[in-house]
Amino acid sequence: MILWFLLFTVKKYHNVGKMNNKRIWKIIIIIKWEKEDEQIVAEIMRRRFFPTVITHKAWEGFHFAGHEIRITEATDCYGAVVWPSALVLCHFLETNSKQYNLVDKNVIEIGAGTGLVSVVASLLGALVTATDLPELLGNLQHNVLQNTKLKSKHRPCVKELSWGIDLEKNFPRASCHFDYIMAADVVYHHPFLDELLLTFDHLCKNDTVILWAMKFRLDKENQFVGRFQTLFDLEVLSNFPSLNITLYKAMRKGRMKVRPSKLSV
Ligand SMILES: C[S@@+](CC[C@H](N)C(=O)[O-])C[C@H]1O[C@@H](n2cnc3c(N)ncnc32)[C@H](O)[C@@H]1O
Repeated sequence: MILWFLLFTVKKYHNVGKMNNKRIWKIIIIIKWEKEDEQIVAEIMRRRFFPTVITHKAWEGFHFAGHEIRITEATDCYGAVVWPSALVLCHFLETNSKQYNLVDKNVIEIGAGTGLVSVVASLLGALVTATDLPELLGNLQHNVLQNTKLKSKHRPCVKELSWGIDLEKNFPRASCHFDYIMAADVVYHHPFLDELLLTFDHLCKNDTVILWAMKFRLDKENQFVGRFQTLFDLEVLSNFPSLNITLYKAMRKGRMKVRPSKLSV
């Protein structure tokens, strides 16, 4: 019924009387996709700001994984607010928790900022290491611990990881194994894109899955995707054109699949 109404409206108001029905159906399908995108985006973007009137600190409220999550933000640096890419990744984690079961999985988040993704991964049962630059760690620690205490199966940890720096010393390849690397909005106008790629490369083992929400901005930064693809196979998990955000799954290129029969030799 609604579609016939749309068909009627498109014909009447867009002067497309001569257009064949096949083309009009195409337009309707595109309108429907855009509506779905808008609905998902509206759902993802649901957040409430709580001013400092009642509590001593202002916070933003989110709902993921069956919990209310309170995130303290600041406006003085990139990592101190929750960016839309983080919401996209959180929404994906909670709505795909069967296929991407995080229970007892080792997860590292790079450029965690306020820590929302790390909190959600932890509430979904993962052993989480939330990382960022040293100056972000105080607020990150506060948010991660306050939102997971007595709620998460494993206590998350917060650790410094400045991209490309002391990687082998702080995250030795021989002893660190991560099932998932998560990253939300880590590519933007900053001078550390080489170091970021180096960090993905260092932390990613053959069986590690990277879940990366990328916000597309300027060409120069967007080209990072091409460089990333020299090392990793990329798959689009979801796309939000109205936000310019794409959620990717990535795995190391050319990884060897070990067959069980070979293991027993
Ligand atoms: C745009 S914010 C995204 C924060 C969070 N992931 C989110 O989506 O809300 C980018 C994050 O990358 C971190 N970052 C920037 N340069 C970095 C570097 N060289 N080493 C480690 N983290 C860095 C920032 O501190 C910040 O937390």
